[in-house]
Amino acid sequence: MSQTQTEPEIRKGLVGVVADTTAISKVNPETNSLLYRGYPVQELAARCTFEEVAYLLWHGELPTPAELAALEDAGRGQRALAREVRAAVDLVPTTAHPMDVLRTAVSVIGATDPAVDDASREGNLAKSVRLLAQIPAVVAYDQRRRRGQDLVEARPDLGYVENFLHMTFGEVPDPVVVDAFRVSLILYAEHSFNASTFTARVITSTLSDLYSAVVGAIGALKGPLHGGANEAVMHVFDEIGTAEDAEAWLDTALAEKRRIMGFGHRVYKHGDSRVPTMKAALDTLVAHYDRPDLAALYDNLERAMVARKNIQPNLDYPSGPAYHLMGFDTATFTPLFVAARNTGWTAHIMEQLAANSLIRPLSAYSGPAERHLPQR
Ligand SMILES: CC(=O)SCCNC(=O)CCNC(=O)[C@H](O)C(C)(C)COP(=O)(O)OP(=O)(O)OC[C@H]1O[C@@H](n2cnc3c(N)ncnc32)[C@H](O)[C@@H]1OP(=O)(O)O
Ligand SMILES: O=C([O-])CC(=O)C(=O)O
Repeated sequence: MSQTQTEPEIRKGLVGVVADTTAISKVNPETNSLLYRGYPVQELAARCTFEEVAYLLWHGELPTPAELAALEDAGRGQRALAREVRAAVDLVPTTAHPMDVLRTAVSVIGATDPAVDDASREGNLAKSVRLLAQIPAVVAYDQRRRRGQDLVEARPDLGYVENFLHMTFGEVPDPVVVDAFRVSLILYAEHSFNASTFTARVITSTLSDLYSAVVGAIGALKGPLHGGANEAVMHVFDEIGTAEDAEAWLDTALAEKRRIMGFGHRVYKHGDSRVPTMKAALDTLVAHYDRPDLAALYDNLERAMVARKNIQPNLDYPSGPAYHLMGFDTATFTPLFVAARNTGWTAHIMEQLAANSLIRPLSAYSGPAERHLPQR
């Protein structure tokens, strides 16, 4: 670069870059708060069903009783695993990660939708409801087949959360468990321009279809720096063993320059707004399953991490052990995140389309100066 040219400012990882506006959620690190369409997520988690929150994210307002009933009815009719989707899941070996299975299944759900290219708002709302209803069937069936268990048919008489758990475990668990699961889905539903949502928006900005954007978002969420961390937290707990070993384990891990999964956040630097609500849900599960040992390990690792690095836990830290106590396999945790975040992704896909501009940043070239092939 010549002396007269100014260096372009590069924000690696797009740190601090405001890429667009969104009316869907507001993450405020100063006040550790998170609003969905203006409502504090804690209030939604305390008082709403997951479907009400999905409706809020998609439409901007909470549903009237009639609107909610219409959404519930539309979803109930699509809860069974479609034949082609089941066949696609069965083709993927159980050695594959469940996120790879889910990514494949969503791709087939899209490929078998005759209206795949209907990008109208109504068309995309219908696809969003379809995914809302179908993803639990995929996640539940995949966990069951890995355990050598048969598929459990959907029950249209159950609520969304109860049916999800019924299809996974063959029964509806205690209301304490159902409620903790509902809370986790609401907390995971939406979080502005996180990496997977931004991926969905980039794909949408090319005028590709909604399913393609969700497939890409699943790929982004799989990584351990993003959604894959809830699963990684459980591996850390397994590696540590007991609460008494947490501090020594952490010192070794930090000395080895390891990233401690479930801690830290790109936006929140003083704690994640969702953690207290999810920790309260975890506490109810710890009491229900009588697992003070798990709570002690959780507390000791958090205390040591804050003391050593002053880095706070993120939502994946309480969610991992909560899903473990509910009985999910560790590899199923990130697909559960997908089931929730699908609502936020699809809301962003519709928002992006409503005021689209192709997302295409610039790069500063750092390769060799112009050169030419030798004469032959
Ligand atoms: C739902 C979600 O997706 S929430 C995120 C889930 N991801 C995780 O839990 C994975 C673990 N956490 C991390 O890797 C990071 O905190 C991230 C990727 C989430 C955010 O990272 P960034 O904002 O990019 O922070 P950055 O990577 O610049 O880290 C700043 C400093 O804190 C350290 N740090 C941040 N998080 C951690 C962590 N979990 N363990 C150890 N050190 C950490 C970094 O090593 C770095 O230290 P340095 O300045 O000495 O090099
Ligand atoms: O916002 C982020 O970068 C990651 C996160 O917490 C989320 O997606 O829920």
